[in-house]
Amino acid sequence: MIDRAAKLDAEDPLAERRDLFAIADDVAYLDGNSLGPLPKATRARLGEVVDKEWGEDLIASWNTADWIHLPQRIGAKIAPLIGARPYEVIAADSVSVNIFKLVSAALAMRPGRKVVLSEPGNFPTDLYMIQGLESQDLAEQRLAERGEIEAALDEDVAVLLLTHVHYKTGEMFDMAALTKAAHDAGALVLWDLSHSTGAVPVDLNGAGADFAVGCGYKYLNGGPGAPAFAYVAERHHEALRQPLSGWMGHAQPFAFTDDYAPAPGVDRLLCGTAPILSMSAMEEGVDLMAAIGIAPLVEKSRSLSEFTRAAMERHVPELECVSPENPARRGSQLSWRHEHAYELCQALIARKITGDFRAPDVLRVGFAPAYVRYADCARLVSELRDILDTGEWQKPEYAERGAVT
Ligand SMILES: Cc1ncc(COP(=O)(O)O)c(C=O)c1O
Ligand SMILES: Nc1c(O)cccc1C(=O)C[C@H](N)C(=O)O
Repeated sequence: MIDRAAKLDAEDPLAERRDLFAIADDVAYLDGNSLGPLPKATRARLGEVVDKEWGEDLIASWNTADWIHLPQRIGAKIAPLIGARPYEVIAADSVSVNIFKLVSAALAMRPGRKVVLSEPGNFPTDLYMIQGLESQDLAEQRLAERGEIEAALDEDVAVLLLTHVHYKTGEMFDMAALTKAAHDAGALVLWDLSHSTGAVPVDLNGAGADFAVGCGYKYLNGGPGAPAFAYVAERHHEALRQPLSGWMGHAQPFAFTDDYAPAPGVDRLLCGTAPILSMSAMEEGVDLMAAIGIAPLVEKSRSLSEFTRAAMERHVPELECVSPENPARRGSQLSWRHEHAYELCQALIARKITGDFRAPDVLRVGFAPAYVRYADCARLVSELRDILDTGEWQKPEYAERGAVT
């Protein structure tokens, strides 16, 4: 396994990209699906934005550094990674807030229908945002298990809200098929691409998707709490009305008029002033990924996860894999169930192998193809074997839980 990993690393066309990140050589970072690492270019960029653009040029930077168009510029760079046109994507707010805006907009486009359909076990914020709208009597949540979603699409459903790659299991929905099923039932579809963008093939235009949102701080390496992005298919641009009608989404923000008029296209999704420091950091992360392009990222992601799945099956068979076996049906991650998954995860972290734990009993690792090495994956498997064989996971400190797990 170790020799094979070394051979695959030697042949890896993306191998030298790891050097673009500030990750120590002895760290196997398998948690980029939760927080991407720091691109070295981000340090220099933030230095420039703080010292020159903000520190020296002050308010002029809205024009001279084009701060004002950062949300559109970043959106346009994300677009090719998700099969969208550049003017259909914008960076703004958080995934949660963008879900609120787009579910509200979609409900308004389907008068007489109130149901927002999703699945139980979806990422919590997606469901919580529906429940927030429900508490204002604006929506009605309906949950259907996978396999029963199509049957639950009736004439009351306004919006289908699904996460393309499941955060815990990595299971990936067939975007084109479910989008078609929703449209056949007269509903609109909002895809949460938080665990997809930059790691798996996504073709929003090809699938006929209506809306999408996604995270900036995972595979896009935008930094902790980086802005999210939102996609609106061009055919909906004219009709889209979202309730967070702040001045930055106005057609003429600097006309300072009393009445709201939405900006053209996705610009109307903006609400307040963009966080320029975070946006600047995000642009570096997105640039790095856009320079590689989605095809090599997807190819390496599948290869890394297949290498790891097979090695785990062989060397650590007592961990039950809960991710789909078919790489075309899962995201860029693998998860295993084990009674002591939390302690195993802590023991791995102590050995500088960072994955994460998802309650109640899942050990999860992500394969961010821009910097993960096959050697990191081989190390995960061999160290996990050792941690189990030696019983090291039973050390009392590995059972202690922080506020964030
Ligand atoms: C699928 C999914 N949706 C939404 C979020 C949350 O996004 P935000 O923190 O930007 O609201 C996450 C991760 O935090 C996620 O995994
Ligand atoms: N956004 C996070 C945070 O602020 C703290 C800890 C974790 C996160 C995450 O992103 C979790 C992640 N979405 C997940 O899939 O579990």
